[in-house]
Amino acid sequence: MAKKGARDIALDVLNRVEEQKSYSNLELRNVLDRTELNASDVGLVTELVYGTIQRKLTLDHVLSHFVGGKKVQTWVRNLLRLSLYQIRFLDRIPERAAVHEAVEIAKKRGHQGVASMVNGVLRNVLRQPDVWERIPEGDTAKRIAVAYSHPEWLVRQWIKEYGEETTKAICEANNRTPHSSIRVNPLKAKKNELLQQLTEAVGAVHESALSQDGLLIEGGHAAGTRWFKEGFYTIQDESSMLVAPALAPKPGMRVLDACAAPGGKTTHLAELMGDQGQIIASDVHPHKRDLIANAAKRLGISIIEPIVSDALDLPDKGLGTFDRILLDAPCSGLGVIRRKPDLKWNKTPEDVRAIAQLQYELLKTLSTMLAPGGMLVYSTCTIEPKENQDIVRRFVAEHPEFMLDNTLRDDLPQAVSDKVDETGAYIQILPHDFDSDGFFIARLKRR
Ligand SMILES: C[S@@+](CC[C@H](N)C(=O)[O-])C[C@H]1O[C@@H](n2cnc3c(N)ncnc32)[C@H](O)[C@@H]1O
Repeated sequence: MAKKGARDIALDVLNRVEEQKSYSNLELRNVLDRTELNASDVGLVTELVYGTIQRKLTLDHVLSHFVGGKKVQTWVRNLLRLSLYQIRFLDRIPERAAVHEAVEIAKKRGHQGVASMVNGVLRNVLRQPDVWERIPEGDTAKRIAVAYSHPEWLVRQWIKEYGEETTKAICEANNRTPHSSIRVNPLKAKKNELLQQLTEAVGAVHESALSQDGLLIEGGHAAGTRWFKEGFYTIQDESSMLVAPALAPKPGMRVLDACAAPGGKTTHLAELMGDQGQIIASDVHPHKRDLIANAAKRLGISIIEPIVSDALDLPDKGLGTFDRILLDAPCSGLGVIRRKPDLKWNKTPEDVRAIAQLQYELLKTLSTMLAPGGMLVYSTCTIEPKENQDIVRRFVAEHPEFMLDNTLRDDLPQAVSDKVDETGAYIQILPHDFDSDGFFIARLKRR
């Protein structure tokens, strides 16, 4: 059997994601692990899958002008989306090549009628380039939703929370490719030296404006270098690097990280503590325990004790009290849409409500384990106030022994300090603020 090309493989992934309701990153990894594509084709498959999912609503809007009302099989619709994505959003692929490949795939998978239909639709789109500018009828939310390919309910919600212009900026940022960033491990490496070494090995490397521990890498495979294998750095988004410093951990302290896997922030905490003290790193999923242990081992960290527990059960485990607690809570993830575009299509308002309830319970439960005078950081990678500010506000209102710590700014880099809210205790980073993940960080203190 002839080997499958990049577009054929991308189409398989898109079909599986839709039919099995599975995650594109898992399906992609599954498929790419089993193929023998070269690096550039791996890049193309990845881009085609993420890009097509990202722009789905815009692509479907254009398709509706040509196949509206007709029943189209899932694989044919995905083939049309995939091809339109190349035509509109990938400069490096000639339009004729995209159409030709699509027709060949259609012939292979279907009958001649399907191939003619695919050919006809794509050529019609090419003949009418203004179709991309035809904005749908309807209100602002609907128009933004189609133009920037986001679900209407989410756009409507963001307009209410952030206004129209900010909503457009969020959606636009969500459609950009994320930077690749790393956090230098000070236990093993010096930032300037590593910057130099990586520049020679993988290409352009810059200092992060957001985190003093961060570097941005353009091109290259950050997890493939010998410095990664030797534990000189961790791959982490820049805004996520703000969380551990916000907890202000000091060497010798007892720290609890209650939702710790895969260990990105736990290991950062240990690095900031100079690997002195104790960190209990807990997660509910047994299979994730090794991820934390392996990360600590690779980075040369000894103070992390990974355990498996539902965070709601931690007070019954006889662990005593802690100087610092991190609750990096499970969340809707709506701040990391650019990395996981499926999220925006899969999440519902009901999901946000349900996870907010769990988040509040987690905060309430873990707060009982904080020593007097201790600090607790609550963080999420979402931009939904229901999961962020509302949780923290309600918590301090119902727990007078806790206060918002209005000195959070002291432990954040200058570049982000004007994003700290007027309470001085929390910061909401939106995806377009620094072209990073959307993140929320709040700091509470026990009186
Ligand atoms: C946002 S992720 C944590 C990321 C981690 N802090 C890092 O920086 O690598 C949330 C984690 O919470 C865990 N989790 C979900 N529900 C939990 C619960 N009830 N108790 C403990 N952990 C939970 C998930 O398994 C997931 O690993």
